[in-house]
Amino acid sequence: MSDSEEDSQDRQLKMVVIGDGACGKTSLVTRFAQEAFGKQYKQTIGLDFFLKRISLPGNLNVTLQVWDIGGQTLGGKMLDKYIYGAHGVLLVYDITNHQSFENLEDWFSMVKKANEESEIQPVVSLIGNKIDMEHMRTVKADKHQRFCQENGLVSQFVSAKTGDSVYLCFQRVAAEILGVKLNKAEIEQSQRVVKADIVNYSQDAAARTPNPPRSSMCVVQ
Ligand SMILES: Nc1nc2c(ncn2[C@@H]2O[C@H](COP(=O)(O)OP(=O)(O)OP(=O)(O)O)[C@@H](O)[C@H]2O)c(=O)[nH]1
Repeated sequence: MSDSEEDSQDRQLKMVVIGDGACGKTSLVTRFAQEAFGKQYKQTIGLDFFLKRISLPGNLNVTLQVWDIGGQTLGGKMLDKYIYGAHGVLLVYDITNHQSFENLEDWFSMVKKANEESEIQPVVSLIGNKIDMEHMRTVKADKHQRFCQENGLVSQFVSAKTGDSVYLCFQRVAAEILGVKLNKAEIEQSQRVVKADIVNYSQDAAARTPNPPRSSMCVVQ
């Protein structure tokens, strides 16, 4: 195969998403791959796979093979096998759950152990999820930044619920792996505008409210 034929093919990258149970890994991956979000928590048993094609500057098409690993696999026998050979690792925690941040040490140790004998080391990104719940934040941003600096991680904050920075977070890791630079315009384009659903309360609910407002009610979910 000639060089040009090889260049025109899609690149495939293995991305592994790990972190404590309920920190939002499945939600993050589902938001990225299917543009959807569910409020109901359903524990991932073992792992799930998703494929998603993205574009990088220079007409580079990349297929991401995303491995969504269940939080309960920490301490299990299979985790290092799942992580092995990953080009990128998304280390996720919930900014409203301090324990999920503390446990990052254990998750990160597993990443290092799984790749001990590998020649290529994955790009690892620290993802603080649930930024739509900023008012309930228990992990200060400077702690997050310090962990990134100490361990050479790519720092990112997202909300799987609103979609804020979700596409960008996968795109940045892929760009870093392939040595592609994203410019400011590309970064801004990928930082999706936060959308909120408007819920109309029934007339009954409005009637029960003392001094109901004159305009119709709405709730940001
Ligand atoms: N407010 C808010 N809730 C979120 C967000 N991401 C996930 N959730 C909720 O957090 C709960 C857990 O989300 P999951 O995506 O199932 O968590 P997980 O990390 O995949 O959990 P395991 O399968 O146990 O590893 C669900 O109720 C989600 O709706 C977010 O960005 N904001």
